[in-house]
Amino acid sequence: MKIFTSKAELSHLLTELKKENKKIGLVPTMGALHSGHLSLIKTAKQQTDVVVCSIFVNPTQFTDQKDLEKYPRTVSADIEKLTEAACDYLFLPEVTEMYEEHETWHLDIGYLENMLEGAIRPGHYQGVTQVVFKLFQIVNPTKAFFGQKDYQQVLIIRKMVEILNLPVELVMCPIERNKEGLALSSRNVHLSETEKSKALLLSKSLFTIRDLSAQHTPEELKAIALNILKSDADIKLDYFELLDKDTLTTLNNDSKGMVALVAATIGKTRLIDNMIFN
Ligand SMILES: Nc1ncnc2c1ncn2[C@@H]1O[C@H](COP(=O)(O)OP(=O)(O)OP(=O)(O)O)[C@@H](O)[C@H]1O
Ligand SMILES: CC(C)(CO)[C@@H](O)C(=O)[O-]
Ligand code: BAL
Repeated sequence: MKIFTSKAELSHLLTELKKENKKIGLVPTMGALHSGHLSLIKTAKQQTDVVVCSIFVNPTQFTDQKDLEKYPRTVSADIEKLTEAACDYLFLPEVTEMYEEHETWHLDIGYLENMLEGAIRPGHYQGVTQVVFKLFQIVNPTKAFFGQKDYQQVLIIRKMVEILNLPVELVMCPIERNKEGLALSSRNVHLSETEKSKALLLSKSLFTIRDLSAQHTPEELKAIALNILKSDADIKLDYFELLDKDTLTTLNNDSKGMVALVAATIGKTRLIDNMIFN
């Protein structure tokens, strides 16, 4: 696997590959790679000719300085995992390679920006769209691969692609979980063993209502999930919502399916999870 720290050099190579009609797949990450990331690489390898993974802990999407400082960074192990997964290129830029000083960005993403994650982390999705737009400009991918774990992020990036008419196809990949059901996440390394077992209540709430979904109304399902989540006082719930899966608005007669989204802090670690019901 070849590693690039220069956007110009990577861009140049990829432009040449595009001239040869190669399909480029982009997997943007913030590193501390786990099997969830590697499943994105695997899908990208199946669907494109050349796979670029980016590792960049993007400062503009962090609203909490401490969260940014303690974000796990495991570059050497990440390089080994990507090599093993036969990823073709790694883009590993410094902050100064990605941002000019005092750079500004604003994209009107509408109501999706300030709800759920956006309400808890104001400005987060401006930072996410800013960096993903830059990555799209540098890599010019045919397809870009994102995890369902960050469901609101996928809808927002889809919206950006639509608004700016970007020539990229987005692929949403399923959530990888550990054998007990916990959604894999880089921040899981901050959980103690006790916290990890408490964190299982998030996925438990989702799996439980999935199994009961045929017999209950959405309101009843929400109450069942909240009961599970509130059964442990150490789970500080930010939200549990059942919404229209395409728009993240309130369920209505036109809804083609629903998505349950949950976010909570356990100890000092904030986790999110979700499940789609068709
Ligand atoms: N468990 C998972 N299954 C599938 N995709 C995942 C999973 N976890 C993360 N991803 C996806 O990998 C990409 C990079 O995510 P990121 O590097 O932020 O990792 P993360 O595990 O989500 O970390 P954190 O949630 O702690 O920020 C995103 O598209 C994200 O949705
Ligand atoms: C898409 C992304 C790599 C942008 O920094 C990040 O938000 C993430 O890891 O999900
Ligand atoms: N995977 C989402 C990136 C973040 O939490 O900032």
